[in-house]
Amino acid sequence: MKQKFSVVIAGGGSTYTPEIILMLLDNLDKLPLRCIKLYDNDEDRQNKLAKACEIIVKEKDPDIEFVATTDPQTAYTDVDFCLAHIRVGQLPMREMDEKISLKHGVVGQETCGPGGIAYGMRSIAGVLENIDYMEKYSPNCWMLNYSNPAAIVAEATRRLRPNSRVINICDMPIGLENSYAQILGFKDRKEMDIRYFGLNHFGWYTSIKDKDGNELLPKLIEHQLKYGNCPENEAEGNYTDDSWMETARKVKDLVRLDPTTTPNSYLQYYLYGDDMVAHSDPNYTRANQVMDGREKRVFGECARIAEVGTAKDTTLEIGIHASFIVDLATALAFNTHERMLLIVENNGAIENFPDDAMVEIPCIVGKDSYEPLSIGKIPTFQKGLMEQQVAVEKLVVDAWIEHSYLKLWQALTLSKTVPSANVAKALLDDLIEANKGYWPELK
Ligand SMILES: NC(=O)c1ccc[n+]([C@@H]2O[C@H](COP(=O)([O-])OP(=O)(O)OC[C@H]3O[C@@H](n4cnc5c(N)ncnc54)[C@H](O)[C@@H]3O)[C@@H](O)[C@H]2O)c1
Ligand SMILES: O=P(O)(O)OC[C@H]1O[C@H](O[C@H]2[C@H](O)[C@@H](O)[C@@H](O)O[C@@H]2CO)[C@H](O)[C@@H](O)[C@@H]1O
Ligand SMILES: [Mn+2]
Repeated sequence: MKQKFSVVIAGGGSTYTPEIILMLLDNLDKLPLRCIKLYDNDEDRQNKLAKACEIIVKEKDPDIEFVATTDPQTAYTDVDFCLAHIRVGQLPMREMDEKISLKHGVVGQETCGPGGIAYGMRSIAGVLENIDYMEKYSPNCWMLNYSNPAAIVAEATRRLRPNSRVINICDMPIGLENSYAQILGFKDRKEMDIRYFGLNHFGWYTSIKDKDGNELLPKLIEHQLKYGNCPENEAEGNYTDDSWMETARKVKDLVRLDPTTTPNSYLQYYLYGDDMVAHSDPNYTRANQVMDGREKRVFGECARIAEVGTAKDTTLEIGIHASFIVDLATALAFNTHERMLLIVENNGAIENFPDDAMVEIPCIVGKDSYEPLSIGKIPTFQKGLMEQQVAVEKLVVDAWIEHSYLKLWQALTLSKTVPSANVAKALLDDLIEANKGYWPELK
């Protein structure tokens, strides 16, 4: 009889919670469950979807215990996996991050540039708090952390919780590989063997092979030079909305910069910041789109399920990043040796890059452990970009630990998205004002 596991979803009020639960319930054969808990520090927000989630769970398997709580002890006692996707400050603070950046003529983005720096300064305390609860009440639990900005959170957990059972992950590569699979004519992204290196939201694919070992990267790049990550017929694209379709189109300009690799689409915010600002509406940013889109859709459907008392006709769908979580938890539980992109300490995997950098590279995941693959030397172009960006991420963690205005000013000044120390200082002073109560007081 396979062991049954208990999972807690930290950030239970997240718009992704229902789709993660649907994915977990769709994979009980791979990862049998005895308990699913939701934990959030905002009861009202979690209650917008808790009842619907309970109905979904009970209709699938009434033997699975369901708990929704704001009490850390209840949440974290007797759990094997914590799936963490918290957003400190919630979407209104994401909106502030994006709009303050654009006010200063700089890329306004959730995890990139000044928005990512501000978000990182908010997220560190929230993630550490959940790690500490986890270790207090379930010391053998693994935290599979999605909470963003994953790069800064990963650097903070490396420095401040070096021995914790935390793995930082990102679903962007999953989304990219789903697009590549469609372009290359595969049914599933797992029909491809990939090689990739970078930082989170800042990486490049260097090889995409089929199971016979044929290299397909040149064929993919030839397509991308014309259509980006969109299929030739854009209507067949698997993008959640226009904003993502726009992001996919822009890859066309990214691959021109180095047609020997294909980049994570997030690189557009760093390499084409001027185009990003020119195509942004400073009064209606991605945060507004998500509040008017995903948040309304998910919460509305959850309210409907709670009202009718059944989820049998639900429009809620399994999310792509949920599949990643199941693969990772299953690998850690059952030693499947799954090969996955994780955000891990470099330690020589990228030969010509600092050992103490948190890099996103392929790892083999087994029972209670993972092993990074060797990447070797990376080219000057990518190395130079990554060294600048990783220094920004390290300075943000320095600033958080030391409560240092200067270090955060240096981080903003060093970001490829910010044109000068003058703009960086004006951004910093606005962000300090907006983040009162979320950031440590800087001196
Ligand atoms: N790693 C990835 O690739 C990836 C993919 C998608 C989403 N995300 C991240 O997942 C998170 C959730 O996204 P969302 O749009 O659903 O956010 P959301 O605002 O809808 O939900 C986040 C929830 O976290 C809760 N929260 C905040 N601080 C908390 C704390 N200290 N303890 C417990 N709960 C806390 C909030 O109250 C809220 O209910 C975000 O950080 C987002 O950036 C990451
Ligand atoms: O702007 P959002 O909130 O819709 O998305 C921000 C997140 O974008 C990435 O996750 C994407 C995923 O990669 C994409 O394929 C699609 O499935 O949507 C996901 C979430 O919306 C990114 O990896 C995350 O870190 C961002 O938070
Ligand atoms: Mn991500």
